[in-house]
Amino acid sequence: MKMAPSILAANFANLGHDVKIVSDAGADYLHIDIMDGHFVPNISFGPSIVKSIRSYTDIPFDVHLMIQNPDQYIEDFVKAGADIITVHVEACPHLHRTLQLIRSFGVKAGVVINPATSASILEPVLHEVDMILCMTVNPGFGGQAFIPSVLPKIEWLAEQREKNNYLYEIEVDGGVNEETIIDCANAGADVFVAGSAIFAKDDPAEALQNLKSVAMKHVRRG
Ligand SMILES: O=C(CO)[C@H](O)[C@H](O)COP(=O)(O)O
Ligand SMILES: [Fe+2]
Repeated sequence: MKMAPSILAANFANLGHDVKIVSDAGADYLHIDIMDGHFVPNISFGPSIVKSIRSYTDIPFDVHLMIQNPDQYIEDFVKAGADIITVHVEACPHLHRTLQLIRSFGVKAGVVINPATSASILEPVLHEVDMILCMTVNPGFGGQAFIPSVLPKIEWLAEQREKNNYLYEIEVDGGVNEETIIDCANAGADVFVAGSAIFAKDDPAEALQNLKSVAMKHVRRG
């Protein structure tokens, strides 16, 4: 079970400090949300910010691209320090090519699906992706309510992985808190993104550790 704090909910004026807090508290990945104002109705930040926080931690950077034409920017995010890059299937008309491009830079490649996208669309690439990210809110904003109808997709992805010995991690993103993380873990998720449930708390380190221990107690038994 891995925790991936989302810096979308961190203090942008003090990012290095916030990154260090969750890194020291045992974060497994740092989840970095890139929004372009086109694919999603919000703008976050670009590769230069990613580069500027790279020196604050050694944990892998999990870069969630919510952008149109991701192929155009993948190399920039690799150079900025990304270790895992996930792209939305809804933004990739040539998904296989995009995954090849990500891997050509020697980083891990993953695919994201929105709440209203069926997981079966990913069947042709399941054997070769490192991560599947199931959005549990509609992407674009932190602090939204978890959408429980996504849970059967997580179960299906976990079943496919068990049946076929696939190697991808199943990540959930959006509205993850101490209650909703239980259903996600039971369904088979193993990487948990949390923004507001960590950074909006008085003690982000303690919040992260609590979330992880709840997830550990509810590991899916296949
Ligand atoms: O991708 C995202 C939004 O599009 C964020 O990673 C996600 O919303 C995290 O925020 P919170 O945990 O507050 O829901
Ligand atoms: Fe995200």
